[in-house]
Amino acid sequence: MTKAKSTIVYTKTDEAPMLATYSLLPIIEKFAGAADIDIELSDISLAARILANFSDYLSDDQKVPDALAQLGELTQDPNANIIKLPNISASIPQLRAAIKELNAKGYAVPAFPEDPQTDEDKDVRERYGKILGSAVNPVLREGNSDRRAPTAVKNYARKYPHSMGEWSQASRSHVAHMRGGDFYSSEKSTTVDKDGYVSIEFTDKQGNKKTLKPRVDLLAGEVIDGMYMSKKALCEFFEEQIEDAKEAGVLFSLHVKATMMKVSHPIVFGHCVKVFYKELFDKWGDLFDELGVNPNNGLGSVYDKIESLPESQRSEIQRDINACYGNRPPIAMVNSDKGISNLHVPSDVIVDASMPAMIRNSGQMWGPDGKAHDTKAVIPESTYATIYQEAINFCKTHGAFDPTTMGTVPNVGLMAQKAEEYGSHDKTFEMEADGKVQIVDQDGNVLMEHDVEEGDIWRMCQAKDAPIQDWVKLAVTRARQSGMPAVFWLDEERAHDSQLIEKVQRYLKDHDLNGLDIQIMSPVRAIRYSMERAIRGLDTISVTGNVLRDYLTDLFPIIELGTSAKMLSIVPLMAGGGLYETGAGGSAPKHVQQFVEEGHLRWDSLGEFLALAVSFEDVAIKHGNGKAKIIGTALDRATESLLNNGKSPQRKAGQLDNRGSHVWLALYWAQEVASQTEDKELATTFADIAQQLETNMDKILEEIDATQGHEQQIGGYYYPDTDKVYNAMSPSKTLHGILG
Ligand SMILES: NC(=O)C1=CN([C@@H]2O[C@H](COP(=O)(O)OP(=O)(O)OC[C@H]3O[C@@H](n4cnc5c(N)ncnc54)[C@H](OP(=O)(O)O)[C@@H]3O)[C@@H](O)[C@H]2O)C=CC1
Ligand SMILES: O=C(O)CCC(=O)C(=O)O
Ligand SMILES: [Mg+2]
Repeated sequence: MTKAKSTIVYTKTDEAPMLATYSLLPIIEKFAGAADIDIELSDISLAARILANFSDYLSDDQKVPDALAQLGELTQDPNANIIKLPNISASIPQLRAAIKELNAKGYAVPAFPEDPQTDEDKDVRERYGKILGSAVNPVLREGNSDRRAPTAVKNYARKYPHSMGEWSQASRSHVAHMRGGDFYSSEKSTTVDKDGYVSIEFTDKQGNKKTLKPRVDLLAGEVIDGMYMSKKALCEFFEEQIEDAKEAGVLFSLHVKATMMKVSHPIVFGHCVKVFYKELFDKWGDLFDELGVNPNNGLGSVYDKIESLPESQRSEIQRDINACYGNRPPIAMVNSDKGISNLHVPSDVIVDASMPAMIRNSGQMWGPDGKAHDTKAVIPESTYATIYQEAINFCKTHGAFDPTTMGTVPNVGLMAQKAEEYGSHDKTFEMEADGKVQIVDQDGNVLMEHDVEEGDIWRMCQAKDAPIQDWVKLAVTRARQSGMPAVFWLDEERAHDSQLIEKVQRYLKDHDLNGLDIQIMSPVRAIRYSMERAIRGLDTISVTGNVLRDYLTDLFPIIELGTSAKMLSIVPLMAGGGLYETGAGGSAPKHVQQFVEEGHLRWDSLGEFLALAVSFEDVAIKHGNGKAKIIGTALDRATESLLNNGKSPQRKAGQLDNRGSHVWLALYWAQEVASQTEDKELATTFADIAQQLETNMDKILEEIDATQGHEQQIGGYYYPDTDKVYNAMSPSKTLHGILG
């Protein structure tokens, strides 16, 4: 009987990682094929997700399968082996742009209805709701998260450190967060003792009741939270901070996560836009309403909607926008050459990446003058903002971190089954009137209640018990395997965290803790403790909830390694399978722009290499596939050679790029397989490939380099032309000949 072939599912996503895939995949397929492994490409790009959800608008030959739903099901299969690359978590402006591109290509998917009135529009809006924001990761993340810098990567960073901006004690950069009226101050939390369900009810001042959510199913032991952010407090806070930035002479910047917190943070962002450009909205508010301007989509929405106005009126509005800049502090810019500010598009500045970038850059962001300046970083919610202030204080006192000597801070994150805030979107509501919100159980008991006002943002979060137990177990396992101390970042003053502390203390008892150093500290203490250890070269595992998982797995990698793309990012699925994320960062839109303009892709696929090696190892263990073991081990060694020989992509056109780097990987990988002695057949096959690659290396790199410095035609941004991308990303005929 022949052994069933194993399959590794490789996701096709968006932007830079999608481009890199076209170059890397032929190489991976060659090696995997030799170990009898199929690589199956699964298209979960934003465009493909739109097409899959609107099949009924398409002709038969345009229809695509719902790959994301299929992968979601696969996560429940113990044999699942999925490589997940970063994908776009679309803001409304990105979604609109993708729809426009698909329409232009003849796909008649409907427009995004901003304010749906008809039943059809409501249906379309609901379907787009499933595509908006962070819509992929929550479906696939049926396990907790284990993100770390492998030793080889850490050693490389120590030997060849990235640049770090110096810190001055005189820096005026700081974080500003609310001191009241935010989610932190209103949070209530409880653990339910039996399976059941709750509803979310709103009662206005006149006693009229409205059910906001008829049913949320709960499992015994689940932690649920209710909380709200006051619109009044938020807007007052923004006004104070804008004024303060002006007085202090620092840039004003706003850092939220409008992509992952797809319901609440666009609203927060919108309030900031309205407060910053107050005079503009006061004067033109009625016209903007008529035109359908939505400040939650940023100032970009004003520019979009006024396009239909006559030139004279447009210039008057432009003058009023400029007048706002005259009265307000300078604002941090996303692209100062093009005049795109922090408040233009909600998905341009995303807190997990933007705050570490600022900390790495001496606490500065780019101003309208194109120069770096000290900055006020506004992060309204105080729950997690405090860790960034602590990091800034630390840099002011001790100077910038030194990547050549610092320790590492890996993370074990509670993530499974839409844990905590990142699963709250379907239970988040913008209040239409003053009144109260209650969470009511199936027997009619009120579990929680909040008095709210019109415009407040109320939400409920959930954290299921099985994922919490699994998270504690993963923390203990990682502490044991690494020999590092582990710190649970939990704040006993916080309602939700105090429920978690009880559980953590209980579930830790299920494990052998002999010889382990496991502590619980508030996030502020925990970050200080981890940073104090880090500058002494000591390592500390951070064990955190879902939001801090996201924040810390960019913060520490960006400081330690220069980018979170170099992280090993494993999600052991609770059903037994494996989801291997590639790095811990995003899809790097800036890299696409550079590739299209200059034919140079600076994307580093290190995260893909690391993930693949673990994925091969999983096939080896689960299916007793000895060849997979050899291929996986060889890949890890090849990755180390790639790092040590300086064959990672460089930043500028003319230098080695992503495509050239892949060829070096192929060479080292083939050499490693050729030099092992366990499997002669594999060794012979790859000795031949290694020899051909070695002989033709100059020629292959020349063929790739010939395309550098020129504009690239890939036939689209969100749904580019497959052949064109392949030609652009895999231009070497010689390489094709060798890979066969
Ligand atoms: N797992 C996922 O699916 C995630 C998806 N996202 C999505 O990604 C998009 C962009 O998010 P953003 O916050 O800008 O963060 P990114 O991580 O995409 O980009 C920040 C910067 O990090 C550097 N970088 C990231 N990855 C690499 C890499 N592989 N090689 C080299 N440099 C890298 C680049 O810096 P430089 O320009 O200096 O080279 C890049 O501009 C959004 O749509 C967001 O929703 C974000 C996070 C995770
Ligand atoms: O899903 C997303 O939008 C981003 C995910 C992310 O930033 C992370 O998991 O680190
Ligand atoms: Mg992140």
